[in-house]
Amino acid sequence: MTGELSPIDKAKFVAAKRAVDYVEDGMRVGLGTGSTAAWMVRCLGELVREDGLKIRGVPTSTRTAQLAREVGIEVISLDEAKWLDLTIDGADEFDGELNLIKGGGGALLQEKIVATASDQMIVIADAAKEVERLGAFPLPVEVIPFGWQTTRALLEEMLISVDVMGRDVTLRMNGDHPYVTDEGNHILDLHLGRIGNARQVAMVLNQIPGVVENGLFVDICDVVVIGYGDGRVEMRDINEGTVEKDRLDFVESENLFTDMMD
Ligand SMILES: O=C(CO)[C@H](O)[C@H](O)COP(=O)(O)O
Repeated sequence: MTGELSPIDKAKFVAAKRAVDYVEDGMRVGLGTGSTAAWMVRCLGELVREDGLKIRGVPTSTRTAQLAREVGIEVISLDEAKWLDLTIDGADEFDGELNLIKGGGGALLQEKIVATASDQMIVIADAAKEVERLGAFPLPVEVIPFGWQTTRALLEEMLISVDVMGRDVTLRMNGDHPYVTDEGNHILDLHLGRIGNARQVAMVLNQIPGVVENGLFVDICDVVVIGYGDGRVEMRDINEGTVEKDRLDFVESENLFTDMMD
């Protein structure tokens, strides 16, 4: 089955496979959302089923909750867990300080709450997600539906006062309708091009009435596991500043691959 996987899927898979090494018996684990995080959930499910790993997972979306249950992971709510040992999630972009843009999959609110309630956040990503400056990927901002056009106008006005390259703000759509998050909100995507000061933008955005949360994750991520299509994995650790170069044998696991390709 490996022949049918694209290099990008292999990259996501090896990052996920390496990241689950951090998970230990008894841990409460935050489960991210997106295609890379889905690999991780499947890898964890395999450890639960095959190796008897005992963990409880807190999913960051209904999609991830469904997948986690399907692969045999015990799912609990964040309120049941209260605090987590570890969260593993994907990202849309990460920079040299391990600051992130997240929310391409629309789950940034739960993802930020869960990651912030964790002792450690590990991001899994393919190498294309690494950037010198955040901002090429449109920054998702979750807003309540009430008065969203006014919120957008306030956002546009705010963007004049910060160091960004572009200022277009678009409502995320799902076909003919505005996209609706798990919490019943909408998403405004900010096409900024380049964000000069991510910390400042993250703070200012959350001052605007109607904004629930933004997709900038500043000082939250501890480790990024970067996967490559040839099975190489690199680790960026914020504390140690180390880059560990690893090469995973590309593990053949037919069930995982076929399930993911469905
Ligand atoms: O933030 C996210 C979902 O809200 C995802 O982690 C992010 O969009 C990356 O997704 P993918 O792994 O599919 O590239």
